[in-house]
Amino acid sequence: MAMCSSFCPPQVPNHFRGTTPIPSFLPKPPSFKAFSSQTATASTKDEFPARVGFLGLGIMGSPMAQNLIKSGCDVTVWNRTKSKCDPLISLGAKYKSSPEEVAASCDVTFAMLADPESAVDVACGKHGAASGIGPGKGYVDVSTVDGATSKLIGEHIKATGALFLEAPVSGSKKPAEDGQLIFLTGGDKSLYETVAPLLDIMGKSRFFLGSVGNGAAMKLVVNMVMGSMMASFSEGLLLGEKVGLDPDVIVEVISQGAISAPMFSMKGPSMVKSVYPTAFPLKHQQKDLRLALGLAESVSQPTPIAAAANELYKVAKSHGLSDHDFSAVIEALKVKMQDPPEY
Ligand SMILES: NC(=O)C1=CN([C@@H]2O[C@H](COP(=O)(O)OP(=O)(O)OC[C@H]3O[C@@H](n4cnc5c(N)ncnc54)[C@H](OP(=O)(O)O)[C@@H]3O)[C@@H](O)[C@H]2O)C=CC1
Ligand SMILES: O=CCCC(=O)O
Repeated sequence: MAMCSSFCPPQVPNHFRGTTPIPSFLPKPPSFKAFSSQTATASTKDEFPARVGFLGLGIMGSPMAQNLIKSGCDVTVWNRTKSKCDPLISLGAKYKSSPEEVAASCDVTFAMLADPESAVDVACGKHGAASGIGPGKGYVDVSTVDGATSKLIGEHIKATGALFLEAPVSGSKKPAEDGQLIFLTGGDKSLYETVAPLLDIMGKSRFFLGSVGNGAAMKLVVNMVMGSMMASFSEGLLLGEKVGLDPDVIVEVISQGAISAPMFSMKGPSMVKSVYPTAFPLKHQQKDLRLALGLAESVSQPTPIAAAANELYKVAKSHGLSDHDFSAVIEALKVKMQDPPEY
């Protein structure tokens, strides 16, 4: 893989968390090396891939690619809707008209797509990345997908002789803008090491979790908890309001106690105003709950709370809230029955 000898980012934080114990609820295949005590080594300018591709410039992909460009990387972009490439081209990015061409012209290609279907299509479909990639190159899928999808993409990429890493992220629009994402990776360790300096531009920490599928599983566990938390928070706000409590005070009380979470403090005040500026689209949260429930099903793990939360997000989607922030799930609890059935 070609490396750039003329590029060095202003700061390369090193936040690899190496000491956390392996969660007992995750399966541990033989190659599983989650949270190994190995600490990522500081990056040097000689370690940077020379040409970086970025496929998928939505809420997350755009700021991630932007941070790479602003750090001096030679970035080539592609997006299904071409107009979303324009701001990045203005910042200095190159443009190619297909994932195939991006992968063919870059050393490492990142992909940040909506869901399993689009991730597979962009990687393995006609003029997909797998058609242009090959030995000496790498493909890093940072989309949130299930393990089976990740493995399928990985197989297609590796069949060409290229390396594959899944690297879904924790953190939303603002952390993406601020380069504060958390990467949850699995796959080729050598590719992980090669792209570590790039992950450090876009994120504040990174975990190498072993084989492909473990990164996806970690991401789905985290987002399953998040979706349930938001649904429960919504119920609490509405219950409190209905019995006469000031919802702003509820948010404040929660933010000071044991169940405080940045998510409640950040989203609570706008939820009280019934405003849902989109950072994490509700349709993606429901997708993640659906995928997490599939994961749970595959190992016969009961997840009744997540299953109930998933139903609430489905109701919210049916009310046209798919593209609102996932905090709009509270609206699903406000819906009044027009004509209650008579029993
Ligand atoms: N937003 C967030 O807070 C976070 C999101 N994620 C995950 O990251 C991924 C992207 O999320 P986000 O950026 O918010 O989503 P967006 O909906 O903003 O962007 C989705 C991207 O996927 C592309 N896309 C969708 N369908 C297709 C298709 N069939 N073929 C090609 N491209 C397609 C879109 O292209 P186009 O512009 O043409 O529509 C766009 O580039 C998702 O998997 C999400 O779950 C992870 C962490 C946080
Ligand atoms: O997948 C979305 C995650 C959003 C977040 O971590 O805040």
